[in-house]
Amino acid sequence: MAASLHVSGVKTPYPAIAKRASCLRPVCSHPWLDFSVSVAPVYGLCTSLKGSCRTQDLRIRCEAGNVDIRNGTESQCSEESANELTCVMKFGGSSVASADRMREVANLVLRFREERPVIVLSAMGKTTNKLLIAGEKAVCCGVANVSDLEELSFVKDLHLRTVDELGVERCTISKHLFQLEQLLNGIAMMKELTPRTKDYLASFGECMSTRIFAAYLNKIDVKARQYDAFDIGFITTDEFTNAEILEATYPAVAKRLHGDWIKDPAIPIVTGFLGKGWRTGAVTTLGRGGSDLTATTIGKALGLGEIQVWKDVDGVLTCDPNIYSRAEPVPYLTFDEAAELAYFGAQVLHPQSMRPAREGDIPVRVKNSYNPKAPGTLITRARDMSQAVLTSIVLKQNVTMLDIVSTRMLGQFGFLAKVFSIFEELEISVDVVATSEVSVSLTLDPSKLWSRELIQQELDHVVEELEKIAVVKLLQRRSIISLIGNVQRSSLILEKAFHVLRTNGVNVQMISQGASKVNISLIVNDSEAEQCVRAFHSAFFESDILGLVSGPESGNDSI
Ligand SMILES: Nc1ncnc2c1ncn2[C@@H]1O[C@H](COP(=O)(O)OP(=O)(O)O)[C@@H](O)[C@H]1O
Ligand SMILES: N[C@@H](CC(=O)OP(=O)(O)O)C(=O)O
Repeated sequence: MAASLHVSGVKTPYPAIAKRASCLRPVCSHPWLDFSVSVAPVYGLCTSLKGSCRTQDLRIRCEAGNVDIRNGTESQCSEESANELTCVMKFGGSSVASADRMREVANLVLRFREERPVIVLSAMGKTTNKLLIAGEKAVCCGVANVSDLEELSFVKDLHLRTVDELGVERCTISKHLFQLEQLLNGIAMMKELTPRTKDYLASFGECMSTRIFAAYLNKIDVKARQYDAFDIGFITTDEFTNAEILEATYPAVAKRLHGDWIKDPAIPIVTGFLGKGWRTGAVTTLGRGGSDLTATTIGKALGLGEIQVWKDVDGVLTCDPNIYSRAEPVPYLTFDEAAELAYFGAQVLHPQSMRPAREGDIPVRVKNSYNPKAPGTLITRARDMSQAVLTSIVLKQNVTMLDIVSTRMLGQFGFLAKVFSIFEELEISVDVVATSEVSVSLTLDPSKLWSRELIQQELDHVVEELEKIAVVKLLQRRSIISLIGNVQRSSLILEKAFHVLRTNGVNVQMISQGASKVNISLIVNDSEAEQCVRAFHSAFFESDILGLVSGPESGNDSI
């Protein structure tokens, strides 16, 4: 569609793209643009281009290349930059759960074709869960029964049905299906499923979804190239099931993807979630939900303009919609808020995924592949906090808490040092901490404990060690409710929160406001936690909280 376009100054903060634009040649310093362009509406928005378009959602093209309108400046891409990969689009399991969904995702990718995206895919639907359950069952079902495992049949049927419905060759995945069954036979024979084998087993999900998707794009004449992350430089620690990405990954991945693109452009389709252990050379996984981290790592490695994370919800929501159905999308978040939210248990983002985006200063957009028109959530370094009170409520359940009171065998300084050195020696992560001179209460990171066996023995061992210097109370089945928001308004948040807790008859067992300044954590009993989240949501998001306040609370009330 050719159109004449008038755009005034852009309000949305878009630092990474602005940075990128600054290396391009400005064509005009005037804050108004007035020329004839070919317009590609993104997400189905802005087909009418006059006046108040959401300019952050617009890409405007003219024949000479891309014209970017960012932070009120305009610039024209050089020939060279017009040829680069510019964004990453990650689609989670829910987005690619069937042949129909893969077609939908292909349409979305085509809408962004001019952006030259890198695509990251998770395994189809619940494939990862099914593979891991099949592995557990294979340990004790006997080799003769492996081929009858319900989960293996499910995975085979799903993938074969998908290739058939998409009209791609079965040979795209037949080798993987064969190897998968061989692996399960091996597990049955050994009667053992090690973390290393678990990762290799889980990798079949992403290896197959990406092969199917790339084959489908090629079938519809969109040139695509499949990549296994462990073959293109995703180097990790050898901490199977929860590996960390090492620095060497960034240059290696950039070199491979960029090099291939320059030689022979084809949309890269990369497996999410997977890496290669630097010592063992074996396949590793980045922890459940790890494809988000794959996407942000690629974004940083290639210095891309935007990282899109496509889910089955309208962005990051004010709380888990499974706990409270009236949760609403949060339009803007900072990296710090998103990181805190993810770390404290919001399933929507992988806990480590914000780190590369923050380091590369690359905006992350969380979108709904089932509802692409919804604006989603934009995550950037900074945002306007003047009206912000609470952003989101996050619940982490089944947490273990320890109350540790000094027996005064050690001095005040020695006490805390000794407590934390015990956790260091036992390699157990601590989540929330509150201290006084002679006591400390803390929660243990359940994901770190769950990833191991012998949980109870480990806990007993911690308690035994701590009891050498303190009186210890182990409290299980606790929940952490994290209030993520503008801690500049902490008094207002706490006043409101405690009012809600009192009216619901809930006693808080520990409270912590960390140095991050975006999070207040409250520890309550598991049995009371969901009810609290719903009550907090009503109080903070379904009433005019700023309107209720007068005086200093209505502004930024930092002391
Ligand atoms: N605060 C939240 N905002 C959005 N979704 C949330 C939140 N907390 C939990 N969720 C859950 O996270 C799911 C999306 O994450 P995930 O399943 O990892 O997506 P995908 O597999 O598409 O990457 C949603 O369907 C929702 O049920
Ligand atoms: N397939 C992996 C990795 C992942 O990121 O999945 P998803 O994007 O569907 O959460 C998992 O289930 O953990």
